[in-house]
Amino acid sequence: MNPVYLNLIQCQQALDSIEAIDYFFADKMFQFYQVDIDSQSNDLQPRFDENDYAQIFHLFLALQWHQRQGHSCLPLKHIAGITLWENEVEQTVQLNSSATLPVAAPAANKPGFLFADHQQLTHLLNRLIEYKTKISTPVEPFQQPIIVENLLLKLSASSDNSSCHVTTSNQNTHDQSDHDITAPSNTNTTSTHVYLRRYWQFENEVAQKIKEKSQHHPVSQQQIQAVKDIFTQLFPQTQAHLNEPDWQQVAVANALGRKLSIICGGPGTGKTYTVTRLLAALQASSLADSHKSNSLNIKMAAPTGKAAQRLKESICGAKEQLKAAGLDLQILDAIPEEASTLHRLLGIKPNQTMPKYNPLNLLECDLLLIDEISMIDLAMMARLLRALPDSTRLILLGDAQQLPSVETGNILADLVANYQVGVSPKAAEQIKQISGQAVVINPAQKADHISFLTKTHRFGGQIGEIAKEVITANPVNSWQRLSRHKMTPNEAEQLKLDQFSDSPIELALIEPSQLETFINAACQQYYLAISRASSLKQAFDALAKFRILVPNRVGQTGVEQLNIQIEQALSKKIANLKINQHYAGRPVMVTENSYTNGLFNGDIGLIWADENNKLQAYFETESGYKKVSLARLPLVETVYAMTIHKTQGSEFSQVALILPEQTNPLLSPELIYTGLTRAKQKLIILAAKPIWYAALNTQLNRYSGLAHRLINFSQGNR
Ligand SMILES: Nc1ncnc2c1ncn2[C@@H]1O[C@H](COP(=O)(O)OP(=O)(O)OP(=O)(O)O)[C@@H](O)[C@H]1O
Repeated sequence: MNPVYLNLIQCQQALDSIEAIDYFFADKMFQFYQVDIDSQSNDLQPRFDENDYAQIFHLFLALQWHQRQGHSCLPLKHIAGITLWENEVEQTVQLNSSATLPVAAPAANKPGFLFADHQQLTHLLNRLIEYKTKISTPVEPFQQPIIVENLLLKLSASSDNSSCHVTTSNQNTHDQSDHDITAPSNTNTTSTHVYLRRYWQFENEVAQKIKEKSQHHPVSQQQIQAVKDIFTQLFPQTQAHLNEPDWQQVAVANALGRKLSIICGGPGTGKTYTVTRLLAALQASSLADSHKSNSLNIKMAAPTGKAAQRLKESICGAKEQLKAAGLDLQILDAIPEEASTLHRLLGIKPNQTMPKYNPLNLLECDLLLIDEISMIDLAMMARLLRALPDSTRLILLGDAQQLPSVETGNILADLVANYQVGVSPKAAEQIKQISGQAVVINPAQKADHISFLTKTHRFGGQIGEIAKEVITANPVNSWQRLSRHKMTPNEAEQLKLDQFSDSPIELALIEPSQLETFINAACQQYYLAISRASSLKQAFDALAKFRILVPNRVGQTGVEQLNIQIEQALSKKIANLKINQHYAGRPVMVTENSYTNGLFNGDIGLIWADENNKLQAYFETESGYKKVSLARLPLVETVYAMTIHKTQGSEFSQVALILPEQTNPLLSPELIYTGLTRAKQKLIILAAKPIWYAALNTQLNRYSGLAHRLINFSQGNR
């Protein structure tokens, strides 16, 4: 029997934003532990009281609720002493005939729940776990679904994250007494994290494997010489400026002898350019290895089909450049031109818990390159690392400043969180020897396997600059930059998008009040061209040219409403267009996985008439267009406008980013950064200043213990 609520509805009436999954999870967990609570014997004092029941139930609720937001754990400090899930409805009070002011309602609409303080919560959880291990139906510690872990953070005087050292206490610590929870000292603090066992295990596995792979192995002089011999072909020009080394060259020279390399950078900073050169360098070094002298078996993958396709295209483009530079064809031919999705790489099938490739059936490759790492969730990362032989090199590419994966975890940001400026003396020597680049030495550097690329090679300047201002949460400068490109009401009314498209200007700011006019102009300028294309290829090209991106699904500027508005505008020009129904030129996004059709949630296709004038759905694949009959098509929705979350791994020539009229919890610098960096050439923003400021002043946090574990491991490593 639930100790607090009669049922889900009653729970939702008291707590805001609770979903059925949260309630039923908490209920199940409570049942698991309640057996013992009910049968508490008198010698196990103090007994749990009503208030304890309520705290425990809401703790379970909070754990699942945070998990649903993508956190891999729940640090108690984020709920201790805080009322969660409260919703006060604003009431308006008539002051006089011309003014109204919002005031808080006297009684909260949803009161939420007030959690006890940190010490009480920790104590309660540890008692609960202890009861379960000791009385009536005891379970072994490893059978406990919940893990309570204390992370002892030793912060340096600067309290800088990058220089904090963390020790992890034993799992399931029952006795908190020797930990100072409140940590009065400014150099020590303990943080209690609550995990579901599954995610705790994933974090530990990932940290352990990353630690093993990040060791440096000696490189022979022969191998170094082989890379030196081709270095000027790999990098005909140096990008070094004054005191800045050429970080692309540094990344390649530094990666030799490492089982793990992580190359991070914003869009267009040359990650693929660099990694193709790295693959060439590694092939040259392998061919020169006196023990093997054969080429490496390389595999490439990305989290989505679109990202895999882009990786493949970029690698092929970069190989062409190297061919033109005269690089040995034996080396070039050993760099693959195929990339698959991670699901395909690991052989993940629906309704099968174990992927085809797993610890008992390891992947066969010497080197695995994965792009768009920020999109990978914790569970997938753990599965991937489990399936990799110890000897396989792993190269990870991504932009650590993008939104984390939709699922649990914050993989890339955690993997690079402990990076410090400079390289270890040993790495500096290798870099200098191969590339001639001099890099700042930092004897404390524990993450030599990480390289950051910062110079943008793609954007003319404005999109790259505003992206930097957004991700460093600088609303003032970014808004000033936008304001300099504001379309005057007159221009906005006429919305000379064609002139904007042809001009060298990259940015435009449009008043949100012009939304309807903008939609009509966008239909005229971009979307009509899809239906009017003379071939399927032309229609796909028109589709890739422009996309409207928004943070939300619902609301006036949510994708659902905008897509209806766009189809309404198009229906004036396209005969037989019915809203939300199929017509030639309708762009659609798959919203469920269909393994039989090889289509996955997020795949984008076009409805188009075949040679018999029959409407079919088409999807771009690595080997041409895949045709799917409408009868077999899984659930789809129209996709002229899409959420920013769904665009990760995709790019468009031109992007219009439309922000909502009200602030909402989704808005953050990371979300806006991800949205605007999808634009390759032009970026139009429809936003009001207060919303822009509010979004950039919001901090996006993903709770996780992975970065802490990695510090702990790397300390042990040295
Ligand atoms: N050092 C360089 N010299 C000349 N051109 C470069 C250099 N670095 C990158 N480029 C060019 O800049 C463009 C962007 O590079 P690349 O595609 O490698 O970036 P990226 O970081 O992988 O981008 P994305 O995040 O979009 O995948 C490419 O056309 C590439 O050829």
